[in-house]
Amino acid sequence: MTTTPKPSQERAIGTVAIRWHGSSLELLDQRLLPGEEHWITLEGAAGVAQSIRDMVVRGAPAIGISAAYGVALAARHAGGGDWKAEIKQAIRELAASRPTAVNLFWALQRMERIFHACHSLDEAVKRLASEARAIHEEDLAANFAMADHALEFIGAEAPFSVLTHCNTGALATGGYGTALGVVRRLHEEKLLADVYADETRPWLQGGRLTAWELSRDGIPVTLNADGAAAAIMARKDVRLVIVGADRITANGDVVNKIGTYSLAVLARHHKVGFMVVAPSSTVDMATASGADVAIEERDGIEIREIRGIGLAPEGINVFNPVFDVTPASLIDAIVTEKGVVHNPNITGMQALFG
Ligand SMILES: CSC[C@@H](O)[C@@H](O)C(=O)COP(=O)(O)O
Repeated sequence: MTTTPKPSQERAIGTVAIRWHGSSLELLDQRLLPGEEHWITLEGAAGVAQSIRDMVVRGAPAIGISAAYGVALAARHAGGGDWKAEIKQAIRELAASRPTAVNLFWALQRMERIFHACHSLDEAVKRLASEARAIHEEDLAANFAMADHALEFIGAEAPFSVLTHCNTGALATGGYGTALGVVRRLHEEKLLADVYADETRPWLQGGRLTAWELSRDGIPVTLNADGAAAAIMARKDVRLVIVGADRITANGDVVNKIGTYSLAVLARHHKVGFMVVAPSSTVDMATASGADVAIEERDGIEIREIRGIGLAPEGINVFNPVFDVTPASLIDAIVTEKGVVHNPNITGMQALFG
């Protein structure tokens, strides 16, 4: 049995990177794109945790979905002895894979609740697989709903251009995308002139993934170096910056790919709108502000080298945080499947998320 969620409406969902087969999980190796489309087959939670850590799969919602399937695999392949201990260990391992995107912990908590309610391994195998599929399907549905809300909020009558950062498309989600879902929807409605895609150093999610995903689906895209964003805004080429999120805290601060904060500062200076699009699984009302979020720092080699080719003096000291915090005050709208928080602050966030 292969599960790829079916769109509830007749919308193309883009190139998805996660395929569930009941006893195995396939992940499209995003490290090799756009050069090579290689799928990795996994039969255990350890492999899924490793794939999240190594960025085979990335993007907050896709990480959460993959981790959920990882727990389902742990049950499916449990030895039968102390199956509870095996599943608990799998959850611990998955939780340690990456620290920042809250979707990972949200998905694992959902899986853990189901696990605690199971009385036998048979029951756990069935119910954990079905919960993981539900998480996957709900994410796709949320992406459609967010695109609809965003379009209504934008209220455009003529085509305009947007600028985006990182990759927030089908590859990063259960399909369609968050910020790129809005882009897809604008394109479907013939309201999209062009998408400027920041290349997004150092992993180049914009250059390798967003440019690939959009051009493959016939959506206009222009790739730019991250440093060109100010010049693009100064030329008045874009009306809106649209980005995703890895965690949105109770006061409306947004933790997202490094460089997002700079874009928000630039957008405010140039009077360009700044919109964040993320499912409610990215909202973390238990964390007061962005200052309380653990920001992942990755190895300096990601800055010093590209695919083994040196770009900087060997061993040079590097600061490589992979996310930053955009203060709520720089954000015009946070769009979720539950609705839009306009000029986010703690009151607006509480009104929608409790
Ligand atoms: C819909 S994806 C939203 C975010 O997860 C995305 O913008 C991002 O920062 C991804 O970071 P990554 O390090 O590639 O996992």
